[in-house]
Amino acid sequence: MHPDIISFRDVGLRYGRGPEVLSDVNLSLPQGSFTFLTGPSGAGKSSLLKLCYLALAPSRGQITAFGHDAALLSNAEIQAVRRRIGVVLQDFTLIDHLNVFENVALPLRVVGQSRADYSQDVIELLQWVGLGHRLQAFPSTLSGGEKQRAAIARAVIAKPNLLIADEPTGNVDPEIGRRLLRLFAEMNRVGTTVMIATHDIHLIQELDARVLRIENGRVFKGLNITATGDIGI
Ligand SMILES: Nc1ncnc2c1ncn2[C@@H]1O[C@H](COP(=O)(O)OP(=O)(O)OP(=O)(O)O)[C@@H](O)[C@H]1O
Repeated sequence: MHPDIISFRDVGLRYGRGPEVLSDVNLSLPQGSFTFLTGPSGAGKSSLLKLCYLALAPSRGQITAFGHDAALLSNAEIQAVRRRIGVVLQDFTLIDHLNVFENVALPLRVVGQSRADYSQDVIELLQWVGLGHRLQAFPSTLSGGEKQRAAIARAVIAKPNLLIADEPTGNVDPEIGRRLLRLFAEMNRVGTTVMIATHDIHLIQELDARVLRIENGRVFKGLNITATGDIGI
């Protein structure tokens, strides 16, 4: 049996008194699945990922995370759910006074691992994402693409149950983009459920994964391939 890691039932989201940006969303992320989330700019991809991370609460409907109704969780329980999720959002959220190595090691430190236990893993992962030469650098000195890769390394280092990434290859060259995709695919192979928001059709076509697309606030399955063969996202 594959229980759902996250499921949405009739979810709607509005910001303040604005219009609903997501409406009647019903979806599930089965354990072990790999899902791409796509749709035009402003469609609501980041908003949907934030709902999955319980960083936003829906205006209506129900979100279930790891079997719990999110609306009924205490703050401490929400933190416990989030510790099972590796997340790469648009605003990177690296900690300014920690260097790259320390930022990436943080999820392991908070669960009590010692530096001797994790040091090699952190270094190898940073080498894999092309930051082997930037271990001691502080976030303020990194380029946008370097920050993004450090955030990705931090999101995956503790082998989370769920990985959520918002445009993870948006700032990197195609070769690094393919490497990152291989990293996500490998994590998925060993059990992590993955959800990636992207505009990048080439990325989506590299893997035989589920695709969800957001259009006009609603979530549909699959890419919208028109009769002419164009991909209408
Ligand atoms: N904090 C906020 N307050 C008010 N409106 C917001 C907020 N965040 C997002 N929105 C609005 O919600 C809608 C969806 O935005 P969202 O960032 O989720 O889209 P997106 O598909 O991720 O876009 P992009 O591909 O450009 O990153 C947009 O109309 C946006 O203006």
